[in-house]
Amino acid sequence: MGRSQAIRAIGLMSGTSMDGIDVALIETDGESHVRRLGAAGFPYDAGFRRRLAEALDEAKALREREARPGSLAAVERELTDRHAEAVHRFADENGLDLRDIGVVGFHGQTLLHRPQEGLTVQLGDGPRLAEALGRDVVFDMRAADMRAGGQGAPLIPAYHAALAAGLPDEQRRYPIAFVNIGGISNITAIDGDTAPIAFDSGPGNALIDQWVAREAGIPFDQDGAVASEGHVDTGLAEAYLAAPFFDKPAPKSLDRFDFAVPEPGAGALEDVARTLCFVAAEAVLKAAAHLPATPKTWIVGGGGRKHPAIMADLKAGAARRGARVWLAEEAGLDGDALEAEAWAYLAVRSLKGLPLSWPSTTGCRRPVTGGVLARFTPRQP
Ligand SMILES: Nc1ncnc2c1ncn2[C@@H]1O[C@H](COP(=O)(O)OP(=O)(O)OP(=O)(O)O)[C@@H](O)[C@H]1O
Ligand SMILES: CC(=O)N[C@H]1[C@@H]2OC[C@@H](O2)[C@@H](O)[C@@H]1O[C@H](C)C(=O)O
Repeated sequence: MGRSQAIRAIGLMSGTSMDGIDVALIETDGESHVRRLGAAGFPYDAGFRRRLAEALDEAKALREREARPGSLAAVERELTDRHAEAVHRFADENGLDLRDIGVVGFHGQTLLHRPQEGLTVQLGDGPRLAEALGRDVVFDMRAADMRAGGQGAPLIPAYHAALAAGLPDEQRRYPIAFVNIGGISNITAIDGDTAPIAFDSGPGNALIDQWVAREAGIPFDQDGAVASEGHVDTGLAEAYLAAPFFDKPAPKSLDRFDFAVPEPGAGALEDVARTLCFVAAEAVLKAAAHLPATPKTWIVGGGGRKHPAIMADLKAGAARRGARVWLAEEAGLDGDALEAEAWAYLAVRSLKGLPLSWPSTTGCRRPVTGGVLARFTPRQP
């Protein structure tokens, strides 16, 4: 593939919230050219969410990234087939011919992430997806970074850097911080000049989701209905925010289980939910304080941007630091699709052998490319 040639790429993300598959279509050369062409979310049913949660539990004992003991092999097949189905539905709904797609970037589902042990495991069978879609698939994009001494995450900064250059004038005020509040949150700082600086900032929605699921039997705190009735418990918030993670210098990345959900009886349902929102916002603010230059513009994506309490705390904290917070949509982006778009973009970079990560984003020893290419080979008649 030539350096300036743009192709159409589909990206697929199943994030730490395990709520479903995000599909996005972009046209890109893997460098400065990015045209966003549509996206959709395909939620998992409760049964599959439960099987994924059980798989994450089973995976805690894994020592090798290729091993698929117990239910893991079957869950991986099902996950892969659900991704294929999501792409076919996306194509049907958008009148898209898959033969026009140059590559599919497939994140899969992170089962466990232990950078200190050099271990990151994503479920997702690239060759099986390539076969089901009749397209080339780039998958397993975190491993090469880890082999080069990196954290294996976050990888979205390469895409943030490409987006920053095309932001409307009102938001293109450097330094710019992109914040993703998903199950876990991460931050990317871009100064318009040097490689992005990035790291995971802390727990995002994962603790709130787990708390309301266990205490109220609901999958997440929709529109902040629970937290809006509560008050921040400063003792509980301080206990979370005293974790050594927050003072640790970058590079750093998190596993979904690095922060534990409060014990039953930690407080009233609403107060604990409200406190966990405060913790999610404060984690991002603390992260920004670690950056070499204070960002002027913050652009927020991920499901956490739909939680009014998280956003209120984040906006208040950023304003105290002279910064302005924008929803991704206010900057002309789709905050639900950023990660899936990033996986499409990274797949194209992988085809071109361009770096997916830098020492300043994951701590890798040198800029590294990554991903494994599963080629679709049509059967001979
Ligand atoms: N309307 C809403 N109100 C409140 N919270 C919401 C709303 N919609 C989504 N969320 C939160 O966002 C979460 C999903 O966010 P997202 O899809 O960005 O996470 P993810 O991509 O799975 O995580 P990660 O980025 O860590 O991989 C839900 O689990 C929920 O907590
Ligand atoms: C190991 C893993 O899957 N990490 C995810 C997770 O979800 C958010 C944060 O933790 C980030 O580090 C990463 O995802 C994003 C998309 C990334 O790699 O950039």
